Amino acid sequence: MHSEPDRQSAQPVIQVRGLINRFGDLVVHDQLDLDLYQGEILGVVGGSGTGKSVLLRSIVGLQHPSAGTIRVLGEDLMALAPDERSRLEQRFGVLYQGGALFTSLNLAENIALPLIEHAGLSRPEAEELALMKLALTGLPPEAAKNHPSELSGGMVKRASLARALALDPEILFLDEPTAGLDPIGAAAFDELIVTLRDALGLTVFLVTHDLDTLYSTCDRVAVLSRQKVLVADTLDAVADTRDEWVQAYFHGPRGRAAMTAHERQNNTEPG
Ligand SMILES: Nc1ncnc2c1ncn2[C@@H]1O[C@H](COP(=O)(O)OP(=O)(O)OP(=O)(O)O)[C@@H](O)[C@H]1O
Repeated sequence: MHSEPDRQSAQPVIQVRGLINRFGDLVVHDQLDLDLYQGEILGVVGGSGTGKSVLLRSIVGLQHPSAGTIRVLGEDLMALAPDERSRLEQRFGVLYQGGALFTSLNLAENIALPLIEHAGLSRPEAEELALMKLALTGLPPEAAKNHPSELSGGMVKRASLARALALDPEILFLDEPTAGLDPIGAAAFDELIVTLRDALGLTVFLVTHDLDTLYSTCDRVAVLSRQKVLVADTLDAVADTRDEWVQAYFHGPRGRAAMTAHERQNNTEPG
């Protein structure tokens, strides 16, 4: 069982302060603060367009913020030289919406690519390691020769996750990982995320709309609203927050169903 991170003494693995993101007249983030601690799974939620993906992209270095500081693994992202930033970026893995695998490559080649490019492995070494990464995400060895178009949505997600894990990252970023999966596939993927976090000691930043994912995986949840993090706390504390969107989201029909299912599952678990 995973133990709660000690937030009193711990230095955050990711520390966002005073983040501002603007696109022309559109202010997406205004003085946004957020901390992510070692070993936790933080769910990031919020209405459509509240800037969840822009926040993720800012932290992984794909979006240059208008202002603010972002410290990742102790480094000030904006102050790094390009080669230092590239070294830092190899310490995290990202699973983008849609997977972003190369369609012209088979799965083994897709996963081997970062190992060849960034870890300097030979092709045979990289493809052997790729098979291990595929196994880690629950894919059989015969899937290695398949191209993404030959696989189900769930298998593509797993393969994309295997690629995100190729360089043994310390932080995993997941953008809507269960979008497009059927409920059984989504539940299995949620379970996989928790298993990998526990086994590999990962810290996970997870953008989602999926209430079941929140209940089954997250240690804390951050709600984005009105350009800021409205609240970042345990699910129970967040669900109690007096805010129209939070109340509609957590206490509307889907929120109640997810909460009930989670409570039922906890009550039937042995131990
Ligand atoms: N590169 C960009 N240029 C201009 N506007 C952008 C850009 N990227 C994002 N936006 C705008 O910023 C806002 C936040 O986008 P973002 O994708 O982060 O929202 P989100 O919370 O992830 O939404 P959803 O839940 O619908 O995926 C949106 O209004 C979007 O149109």
